[in-house]
Amino acid sequence: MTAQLNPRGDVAVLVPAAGAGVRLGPGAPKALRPLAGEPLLVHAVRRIAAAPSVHTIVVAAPAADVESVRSMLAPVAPVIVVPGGAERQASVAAALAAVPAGPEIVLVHDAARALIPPDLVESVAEAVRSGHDAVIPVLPVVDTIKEVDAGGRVLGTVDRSALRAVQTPQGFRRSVLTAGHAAAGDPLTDDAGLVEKQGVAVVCVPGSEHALKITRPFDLALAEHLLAAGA
Ligand SMILES: Nc1ccn([C@@H]2O[C@H](COP(=O)(O)OP(=O)(O)OP(=O)(O)O)[C@@H](O)[C@H]2O)c(=O)n1
Ligand SMILES: C[C@](O)(CO)[C@H](O)COP(=O)(O)O
Repeated sequence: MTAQLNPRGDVAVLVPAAGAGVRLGPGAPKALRPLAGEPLLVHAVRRIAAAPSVHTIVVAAPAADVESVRSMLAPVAPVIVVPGGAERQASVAAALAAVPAGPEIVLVHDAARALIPPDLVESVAEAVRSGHDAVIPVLPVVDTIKEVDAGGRVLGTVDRSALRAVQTPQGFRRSVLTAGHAAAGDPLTDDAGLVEKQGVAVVCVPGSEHALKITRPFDLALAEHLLAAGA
């Protein structure tokens, strides 16, 4: 069944999905690897499409897989698919360039965070809608954090009360994200980093354990269990 996105929605969601998945081990590009029988990207897009504010989804796919990703996602949701780049930042820039006129809120969400709750899309979008230029979902850091030298010797213990683990979707006023990417230099690991460099205030909202990033084999196993438990 084709999910109909909301033509009155004000949110475009960019889904970088062009990464190799080196840390997951040998195999297909990570977004195309199966989780409970369906590619990670299918799970992610289905959940994003279920968020009522979403007007447009743009996927940055591995360059060699653009046509097959289009076919794969056609029954899931109406999406725009573009070729990704060599770095995440280039993939996001390519997807951003393909957003049609209309949505003034742009979210960036990793395909690798396949179990994103639709509510998290809505809460990030609502925080932007309420007037924030840039919004990131975060979780507290639960482990004690040490700074160490190259030899593994402990230099000190970091005050974790001021630290947060950052997730996606990260949300932006469209013009703010566009300006951040236009001014981008060396690749950064997230989009909030680009707008921070422009002096834009970035605010935090509560993240979700279910938005974990599937990075290593353990994460994939955990996601399988979460899905089986009804996530
Ligand atoms: N050139 C790239 C690299 C990454 N990504 C996407 O960015 C998200 C976050 O990246 P990560 O989880 O680190 O994925 P990979 O880069 O694939 O992982 P690895 O470093 O293990 O290869 C993923 O959805 C990934 O597909 C992308 O679109 N284009
Ligand atoms: C964007 C991100 O998922 C936020 O945690 C993260 O920075 C991606 O980084 P990675 O090094 O590509 O895993």
